Amino acid sequence: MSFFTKLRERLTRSSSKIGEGLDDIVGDGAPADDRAVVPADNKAPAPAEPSPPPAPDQPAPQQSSGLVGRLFGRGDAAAAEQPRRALDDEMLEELEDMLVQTDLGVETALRVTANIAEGRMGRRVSSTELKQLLAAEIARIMTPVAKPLPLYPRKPQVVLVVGVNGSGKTTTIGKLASQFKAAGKNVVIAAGDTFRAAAVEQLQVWGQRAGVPVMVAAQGSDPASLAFDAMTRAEAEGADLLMIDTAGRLQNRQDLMEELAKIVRVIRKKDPSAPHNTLLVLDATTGQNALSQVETFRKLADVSGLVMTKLDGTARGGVLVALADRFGLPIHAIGVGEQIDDLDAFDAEEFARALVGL
Ligand SMILES: Nc1nc2c(ncn2[C@@H]2O[C@H](COP(=O)(O)OP(=O)(O)OP(=O)(O)O)[C@@H](O)[C@H]2O)c(=O)[nH]1
Repeated sequence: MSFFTKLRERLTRSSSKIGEGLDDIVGDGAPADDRAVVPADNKAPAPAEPSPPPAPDQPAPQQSSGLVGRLFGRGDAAAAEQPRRALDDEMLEELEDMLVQTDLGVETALRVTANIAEGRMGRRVSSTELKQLLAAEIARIMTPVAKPLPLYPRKPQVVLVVGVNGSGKTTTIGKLASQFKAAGKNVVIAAGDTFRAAAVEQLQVWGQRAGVPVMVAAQGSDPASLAFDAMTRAEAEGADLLMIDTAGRLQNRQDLMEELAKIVRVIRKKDPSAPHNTLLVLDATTGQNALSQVETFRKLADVSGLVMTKLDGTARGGVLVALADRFGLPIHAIGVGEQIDDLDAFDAEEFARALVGL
């Protein structure tokens, strides 16, 4: 299954909220004669005139469904039959509200709505057209930030992974390590959240799955010292990548900041240009809270890119658009499940189409 197919299937909580929201906006405001009306007695309306039987050399109407139908314009015919509503201030306000409710955030919702309105006021649009316009706006915002994790010739390339506990750091490291390994890269993982035995065990399980060594230290020992040892080993083995997991205790920000700063100081003794990437892992289910997590972690560490996980389990996937619009940080990958291949590079157009339910 392609990642796009998976994304479309698993993003349904978000996409149905947005897609149905758009259907409602257009349907509710469309003039009555634009809607498919079912009479009060709940019987389907009788056709005004009986349809003529198809001519012998003409395909029967039902044969135009499916692929052939789509290829020969049934989609256009179906779109033409959809209710339409004229774009006016009231409709734009409804659109804006719906986008705010689907976690795009007020600023982004305003901007997106204004761009959709520009040059189109008074135009009668169908819900499919509105979805296409919205998808295009979302793709426009997100295309500049859709950047796979950059790979450098530097060995080892050090990737520091930060984020609150439970955001999906361990899983993301496991998935990335496994994918890099499959691509022929030599990877080492360091289990830097030394205080949480469960986190270390999880990482070891992922390491085994991926066939990648995981360096661990005694519980409660200094993560910076583990990072230094991991750096030494990665250099000695000529590893391409060293991925360092870190703690995510935001309860004591000062401690966490010092811990992260110390890890960075120590690995820079070995390579002044390290870490080459600092990935912030965000959980989509936290919705708007992801925005404040970016703000917080940018103060704690030099965040160079984002990974968003759990887009499969939430109707709040729109927050990724708000993140792209607000911070402009590269989005390297998105996660849509718990399996190794449920993480892939972020593609703006695919995401935009999946998010609006196209
Ligand atoms: N549905 C779904 N679950 C995910 C995804 N990514 C991670 N998870 C799950 O989220 C939970 C937390 O993920 P972890 O990778 O352990 O998160 P962490 O940030 O390392 O958290 P700690 O180990 O508590 O520090 C686990 O049960 C994962 O299986 C995803 O994309 N989709």
